[in-house]
Amino acid sequence: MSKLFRAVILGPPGSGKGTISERVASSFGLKHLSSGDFLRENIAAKTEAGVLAETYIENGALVPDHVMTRLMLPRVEEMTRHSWLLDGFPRTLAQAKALNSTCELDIVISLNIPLETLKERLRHRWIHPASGRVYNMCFNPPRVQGMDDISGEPLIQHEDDKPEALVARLRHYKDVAKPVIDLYRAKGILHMFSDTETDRIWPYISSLLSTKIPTDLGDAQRATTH
Ligand SMILES: Nc1nc2c(ncn2[C@@H]2O[C@H](COP(=O)(O)OP(=O)(O)O)[C@@H](O)[C@H]2O)c(=O)[nH]1
Ligand SMILES: Nc1ncnc2c1ncn2[C@@H]1O[C@H](COP(=O)(O)OP(=O)(O)O)[C@@H](O)[C@H]1O
Repeated sequence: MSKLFRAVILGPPGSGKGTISERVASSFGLKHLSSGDFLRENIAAKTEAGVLAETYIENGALVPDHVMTRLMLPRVEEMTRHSWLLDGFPRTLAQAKALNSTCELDIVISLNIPLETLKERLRHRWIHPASGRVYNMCFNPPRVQGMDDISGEPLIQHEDDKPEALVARLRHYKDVAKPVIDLYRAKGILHMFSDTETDRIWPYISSLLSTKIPTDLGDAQRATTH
């Protein structure tokens, strides 16, 4: 079997983690695991973790570390046979240390996007809750206003993208993320990208991954997952 590839994408809410992860997953055949999507699935299914997490998310706060690690580490451990990209986890130093103890990462992508850009994007973010598809009324609008392109179902806004919760989330992000970024920088696996546009960042990420991911990985993994 070819070597597996493990990556994490870090960045504040609205920095484009989900958008870039989707591109990575489809171009390189990695599995994309988003902590936000997984939390929302757990909330919808009213699991124990979902019920615990719901109030924190509504208030724009981070879900406590012990809830997150109990939720995410088993998912990571299930993917031992796959290459993957984690999006939204780890977000704190405690989570990063917990992840460290279960696996070794190859690469960490960190998105550094100006605050004003983040606020503007999140105001216009709409999602299709059943699939997690993300739209932006300016950047990638749906074909029919307010409706998902594939299912035709209505789009909604996350409670935590609404202005009251948003400012609190962005404020906290920086403090919490710094030690995580420092940890990965010290390990020599951090790659930081700064710009206001995903389309300008993507070519750099794509060529970086092309040099790191074994060439047969995409095909091999696609063949096993479809
Ligand atoms: N205007 C603009 N919007 C973008 C760009 N990249 C992503 N978006 C939108 O910004 C919002 C946040 O992106 P998302 O990938 O969900 O970020 P995440 O919160 O880091 O996962 C979504 O509505 C995206 O469609 C960009 O380069 N320009
Ligand atoms: N690793 C994590 N640790 C703590 N809370 C988390 C984590 N991942 C997601 N959350 C919670 O879920 C919310 C939504 O996550 P997500 O969809 O990843 O946000 P965004 O895409 O806006 O960055 C976060 O605001 C936070 O409350």
